[in-house]
Amino acid sequence: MPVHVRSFSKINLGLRIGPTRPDGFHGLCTLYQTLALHDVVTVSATRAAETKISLESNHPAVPASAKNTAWRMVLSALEHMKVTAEVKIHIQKNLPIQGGMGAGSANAVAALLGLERELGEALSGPERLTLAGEIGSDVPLFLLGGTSMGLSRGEVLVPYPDLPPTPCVMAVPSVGVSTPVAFREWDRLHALTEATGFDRLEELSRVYASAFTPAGTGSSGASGVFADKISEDLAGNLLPALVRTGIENDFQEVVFQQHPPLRDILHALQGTEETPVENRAVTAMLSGSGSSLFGLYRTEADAMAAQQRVLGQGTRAIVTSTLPRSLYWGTMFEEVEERAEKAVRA
Ligand SMILES: C[C@](O)(CO)[C@H](O)COP(=O)(O)OP(=O)(O)OC[C@H]1O[C@@H](n2ccc(N)nc2=O)[C@H](O)[C@@H]1O
Ligand SMILES: Nc1ncnc2c1ncn2[C@@H]1O[C@H](COP(=O)(O)OP(=O)(O)OP(=O)(O)O)[C@@H](O)[C@H]1O
Repeated sequence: MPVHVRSFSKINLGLRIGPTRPDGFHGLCTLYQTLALHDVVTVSATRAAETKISLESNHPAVPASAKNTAWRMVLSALEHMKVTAEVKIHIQKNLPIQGGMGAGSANAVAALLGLERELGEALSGPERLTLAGEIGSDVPLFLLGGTSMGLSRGEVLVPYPDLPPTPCVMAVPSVGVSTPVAFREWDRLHALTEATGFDRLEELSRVYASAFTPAGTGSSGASGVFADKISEDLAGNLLPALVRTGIENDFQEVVFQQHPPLRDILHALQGTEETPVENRAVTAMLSGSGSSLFGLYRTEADAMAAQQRVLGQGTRAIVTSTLPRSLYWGTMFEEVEERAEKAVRA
């Protein structure tokens, strides 16, 4: 029976790029946040004398070959499980390609989890994370979900307390941005100007950590009630606390230079002069290396108003929500009954 897996997306609540490492990757520090917006990856697998993988998608730009992240992940997982199987993967692509939402990376994790369910075999947690990091720097975050800090080249993760589900608008411009090209452009701009050292990354990691520390708790209480109160207060105040830290995405500098209209989209997400201050975005910025941009809002009504502003500029805009870790795992598998219900309704 094929397994249907929701392949969620991510945004970056800030990102700093560090120096190029000997392996050619850049050190970075970022805060990943998963979103409810998703592709659907369907996997069917049966044990066979030799491994045979096939892949289809509704989107012509999704590679139907061993170049696909989902294909690569399945092949690598089978080798580690020491299992040979015939595997069919279908990717229903709803998310943008080269959008900076980690869509291809998430497809790899969804395919792995679907494969494990189909075969009744599971890799260990650390094994999964190792394989994921080999597929791409953004892949491991989808084995955690929720809010997590990414270090090293993005694949080393520190899970963070969750933000409450927050209304989000994704603006999806028609241009795509190639991640390696954006990194190269960053290098070109900064080679002759300032030293982009590892200390900038360490500084940001401290800033992130401090946003998760409740203010005014000099005298710590050992009681559980006190701890619960702190986590409640934190959950409500986390996003404003993060925003107060002045988080930014380094990629904006290079990507806005290459694609100036993205600046106007950012302004539409933030809110214009006519937008009352309390209805403007809590924060808005480019996600990853773009080209998608996001805005986070206090209410769904504010998000819908922002969607209209972006649509008014002729850019695709989708209202969604941030997805805490519990919901990420709780809603990942689209159960068979749910699909049957949908089919009856259709
Ligand atoms: C920009 C982000 O989306 C932020 O979340 C990620 O850093 C990109 O992650 P990703 O798409 O999984 O990237 P990978 O597939 O690992 O790398 C693609 C290419 O981007 C460049 N790259 C990527 C990550 C990194 N920390 N430094 C880099 O220089 C390298 O040229 C690499 O060959
Ligand atoms: N499963 C996949 N879905 C979409 N593109 C894929 C997939 N596997 C490989 N690719 C290739 O990877 C490239 C970038 O894919 P993707 O859509 O994940 O970019 P992205 O959203 O910018 O990712 P990231 O946020 O990780 O930088 C595409 O140009 C495509 O050729």
